[in-house]
Amino acid sequence: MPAHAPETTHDDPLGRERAHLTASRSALRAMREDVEALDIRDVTANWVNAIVLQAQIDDRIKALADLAHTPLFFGRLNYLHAPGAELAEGAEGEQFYIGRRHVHDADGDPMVIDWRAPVSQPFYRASKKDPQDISLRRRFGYTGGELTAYEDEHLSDPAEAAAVSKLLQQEIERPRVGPMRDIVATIQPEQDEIVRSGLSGSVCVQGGPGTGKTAVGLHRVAYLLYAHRDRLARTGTLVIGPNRSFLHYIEQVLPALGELEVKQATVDDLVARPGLEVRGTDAAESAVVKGDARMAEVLSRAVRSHVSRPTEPLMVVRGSRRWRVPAYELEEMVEELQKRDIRYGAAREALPQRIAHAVLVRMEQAGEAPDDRVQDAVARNAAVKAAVKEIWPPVEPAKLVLRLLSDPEFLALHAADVLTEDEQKLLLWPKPFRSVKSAKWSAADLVLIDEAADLVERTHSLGHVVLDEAQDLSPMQYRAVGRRCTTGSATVLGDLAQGTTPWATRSWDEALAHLGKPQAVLEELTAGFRVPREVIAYASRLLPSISPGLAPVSSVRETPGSLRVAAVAEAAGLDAAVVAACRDSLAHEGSIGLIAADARIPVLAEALLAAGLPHLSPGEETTSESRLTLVPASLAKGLEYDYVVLDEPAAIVDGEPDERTGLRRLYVCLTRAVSGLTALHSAPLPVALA
Ligand SMILES: Nc1ncnc2c1ncn2[C@@H]1O[C@H](COP(=O)(O)OP(=O)(O)OP(=O)(O)O)[C@@H](O)[C@H]1O
Repeated sequence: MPAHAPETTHDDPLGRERAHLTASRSALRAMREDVEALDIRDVTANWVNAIVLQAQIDDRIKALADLAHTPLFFGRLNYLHAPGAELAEGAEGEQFYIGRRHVHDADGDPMVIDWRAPVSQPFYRASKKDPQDISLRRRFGYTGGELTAYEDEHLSDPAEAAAVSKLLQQEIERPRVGPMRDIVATIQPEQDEIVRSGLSGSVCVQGGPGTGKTAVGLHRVAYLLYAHRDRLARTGTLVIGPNRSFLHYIEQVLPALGELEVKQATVDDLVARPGLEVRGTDAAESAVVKGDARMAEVLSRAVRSHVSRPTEPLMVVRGSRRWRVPAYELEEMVEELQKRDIRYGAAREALPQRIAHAVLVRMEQAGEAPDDRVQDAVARNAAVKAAVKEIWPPVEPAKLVLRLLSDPEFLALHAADVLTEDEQKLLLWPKPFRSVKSAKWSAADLVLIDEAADLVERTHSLGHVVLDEAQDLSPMQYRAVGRRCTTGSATVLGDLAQGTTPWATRSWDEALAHLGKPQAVLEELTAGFRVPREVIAYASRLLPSISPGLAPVSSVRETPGSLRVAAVAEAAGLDAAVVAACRDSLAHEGSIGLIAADARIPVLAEALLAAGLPHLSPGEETTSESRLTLVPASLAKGLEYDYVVLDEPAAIVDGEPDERTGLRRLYVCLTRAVSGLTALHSAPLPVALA
């Protein structure tokens, strides 16, 4: 694949491509000016409409912005025939520029095609083996917004050998500062299959560190929004990530792809309830029981237990007449409602109407002619209300969970053959709290409350949910996410080897069952983009003990000298050695992450300060002036840095409750570097790494 250097004459290919870039930019400017010139005074009769319309116009203007450092197009396809006209006689080949958004000229002819359009697909999928009617695929290289190079593949020319793209390698190694970037220009075929898979099906992606799971999930949202804009605008999309700093890191990717409406949240955000703060923590064993799927059964039984069997007849007085509904008839209504697959709250709302209907039947039998208004009035009658409150009382989800966690008898009643006695003990608070307000709720408790709330009232479901770093969710958390996409689909992304919670996912089949998407297609990504070969090979030595059976990632990049593991003779010298390694790394361009056991963070922060090296925390944006982030091991997941300095691996392992979790945490930390990893230790390394 020949890479072409810039040339100066105007009629050379690069010159022509630059001319097309200039023309496309002016076309984009014209499109923006057209929108800016829209006068909505005549079309909006009222001010509410005017505000809505103006907001839409402002969004459109924003979406049409020409960002100086984001190339307007990054590829070109030459079709052998006009797309769709392969069989038409005399059909001529056509040429398309592929970019982040659609740009057309004054006549409406396309100058740049959106990467998500069907015509663009061969840019990502075509190969020598399957050229997909493409004669030429051209990739463009940019330097600081300038088109400076291109790379050609003649896919239909059997003489030309297939090769790995240099531009892809350069793109990955381009120094990082600021938030995560998009990968539209270089999405790989196996990634594209996931990005473009249909909206109706759910997908689960297992992939080792740096295989592009997060990138693929985000691009999939952008693709789905393009392909199903109207439907998803109505139903909504959501990206779920492990914590705030991670969400902050990825938050610019979708806006850069022109998608401004996608919401982001952590699982804790999803189950948050107004007035209930998380102020408590659980011991690991308790959290495991609280996160166990069997809790759903306990909660369901506890909610249903509120319904009581009617034993008294009901007397409704209207005017001078009294109407009697016998107990057995009330009982039949209750039984019928219990059999139906509706929420506790919906059944509770239906009961007064059933009772009123029974009264109406009696009125008719007595020769009256009551209408619907009479039925409504009877349903609201005080005696009916009182009976319903008795038979089918309202259930307040937080109060119910409060009672389960405080009252051993109430818990035993509903958990008897579901949880063991020991498990029940683990659930109970050592000292019960008096009220919902004073209780020290833990994150796992709020998930239980969320489950109870869904038993009472159906949770609103979205059109599509992307769940990243899924391997750390408990079964009850999967259920909480699943509730939010019952009528939509999900993209589940994760790596079993990176699970660091006590309830970490053991198998994707199990997880998908909890999510309520057992039919999801399981895909695997094995090509690694982030971590250089030498570094991933070193980290993969941990795989047999942390996730036997998982294949190591095969890195697409060979970067000689990217790994340095060094022992520091004296423990007292470790901090100084780490600071020196940070200073060395800062000599390179790009971002630096110093990753250390959480307990080591205060000491290292001080050492950096004393050495005059200012640093950021995860979640704070790196800039070209401040490029060093001090990262506690517990927050490293999902993040990446051009250069990583790893402090005392043994301390990272020891920071976790058991060895396997410790080694998994270390595996995460060892796989954050794009260009170089320096690991420094004074304590012995874990056996597999020694
Ligand atoms: N096709 C690609 N072209 C260019 N860069 C890519 C491509 N795929 C992935 N990358 C880059 O590789 C890095 C890792 O990607 P990403 O964070 O999505 O991986 P991940 O599988 O989610 O990793 P982890 O398991 O560590 O969270 C990112 O910098 C991403 O931009």
